[in-house]
Amino acid sequence: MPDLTAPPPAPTATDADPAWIAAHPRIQRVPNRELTLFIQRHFLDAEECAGLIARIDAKRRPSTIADANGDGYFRTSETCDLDHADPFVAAINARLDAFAGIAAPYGEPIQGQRYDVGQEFKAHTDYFDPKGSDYAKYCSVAGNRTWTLMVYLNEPMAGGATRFTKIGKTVQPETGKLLAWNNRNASGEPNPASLHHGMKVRSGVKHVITKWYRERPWG
Ligand SMILES: O=C(O)CCC(=O)C(=O)O
Ligand SMILES: [Fe+2]
Repeated sequence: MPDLTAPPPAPTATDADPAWIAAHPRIQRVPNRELTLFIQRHFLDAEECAGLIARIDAKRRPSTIADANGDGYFRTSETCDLDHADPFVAAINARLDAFAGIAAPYGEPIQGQRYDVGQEFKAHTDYFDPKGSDYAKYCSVAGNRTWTLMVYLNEPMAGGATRFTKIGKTVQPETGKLLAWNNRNASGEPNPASLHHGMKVRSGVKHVITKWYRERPWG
């Protein structure tokens, strides 16, 4: 008899297969030729989201960006590096890896992001600009970012949507909703159509987790 309670085997692939993700139960694929973007509602339950929010609020620091562009208001949120020695965080990390189908060493540690009223992350890409001055600093070991997984942990009363500006798609925060997109195009180059804006929270507070995968092992 197979042990139906055993966790699924950890993935071993180095990259995600969109066709395989598209076959996940309850998955939605945003129809667009420029960007591979998936949405899965209720990826995390309310209790899991609350556990992550408490950890983010306990350890937050001002968010940073690569390739400083002179705009001191480009990313005004706060960030938390979640502690993967915490079994609760490790279990959620394993679920993200299982969703993506990517082996754990290719993933950066999960970050939390917190946006208060008026805070945002202006339109940006998650990949690092290969021509940017910070490229070697962030990418010489693990290479560039490949996939982004992001989960909304709550719903601000107003604002805080994620707008994919090039493809004209806006996603509303919803507790437990996961977004997953490929930051590269079909030929494996950085994809400018992945440009997205974490829009200003107008009322309430917004928390998300972000999980980025790399071309080569992170650690
Ligand atoms: O908060 C959002 O909606 C987007 C967050 C984001 O794009 C990021 O952290 O890279
Ligand atoms: Fe982003």
